[in-house]
Amino acid sequence: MTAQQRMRGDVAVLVPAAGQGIRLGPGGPKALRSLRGEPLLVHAVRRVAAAPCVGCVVVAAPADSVAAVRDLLSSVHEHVELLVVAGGTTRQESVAAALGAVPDRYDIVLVHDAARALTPPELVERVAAAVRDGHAAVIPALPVVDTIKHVQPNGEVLATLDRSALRAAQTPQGFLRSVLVEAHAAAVDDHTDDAGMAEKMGVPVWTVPGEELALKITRPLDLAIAELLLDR
Ligand SMILES: Nc1ccn([C@@H]2O[C@H](COP(=O)(O)OP(=O)(O)OP(=O)(O)O)[C@@H](O)[C@H]2O)c(=O)n1
Ligand SMILES: C[C@](O)(CO)[C@H](O)COP(=O)(O)O
Repeated sequence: MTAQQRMRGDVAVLVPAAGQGIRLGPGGPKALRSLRGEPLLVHAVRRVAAAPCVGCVVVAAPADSVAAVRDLLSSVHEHVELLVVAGGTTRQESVAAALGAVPDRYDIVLVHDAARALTPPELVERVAAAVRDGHAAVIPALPVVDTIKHVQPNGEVLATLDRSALRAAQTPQGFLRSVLVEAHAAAVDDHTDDAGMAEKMGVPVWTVPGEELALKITRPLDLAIAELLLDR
């Protein structure tokens, strides 16, 4: 057995998918919205499950759609264990619900947005590999392309930030399971990402290169862009 084969299936991926998608506009929960005929969640889980390191996917679905989501994903996850739980009213609650369902044998847990439906399996592998290499918390990150201003509530610019040191954080974010459990136990719901919670506990967070295809489908134009990117 090769080293790569030994690594197969040692990672659990949480996929929070219970958001309303308010910024995308009317049309139901975002993860269930269609991208060229299939829900965003199906696109996302198919790509996650294609990463050889993944053994288990836990989806946090809208509370009234748990059974429907299980059906929807029944043909998408042939090689992985799939669990579906009810999500909460915030992303953090949804992640915590999914984390609580991860089988005991997984020591590495990744947290991924259903909204990043085009994320390539290679990024899942890259993040998991960095955790295996000894980093307790890992995020994929991209350099920012715009000049970033710190702006006051009244609209006046306070400062221009040094862009060379700034990165946009993506998912999947990877953790030693014990770190993610502790971070969620300690966290107040302040809209940070999972790595932000680990950071607040003093855990060093490591970056790996992100992927433009891992864009978060947030607004209507993002959905149109994703449609164009689907064949890439
Ligand atoms: N209560 C929530 C809120 C968000 N999410 C998930 O967290 C991911 C990232 O959230 P975002 O893209 O902000 O989605 P929404 O919260 O749905 O978007 P909006 O803020 O526009 O309503 C999404 O996959 C979303 O389904 C979740 O599982 N449970
Ligand atoms: C986790 C995340 O995708 C990292 O960029 C992001 O924080 C989630 O977005 P939200 O708008 O805060 O739900």
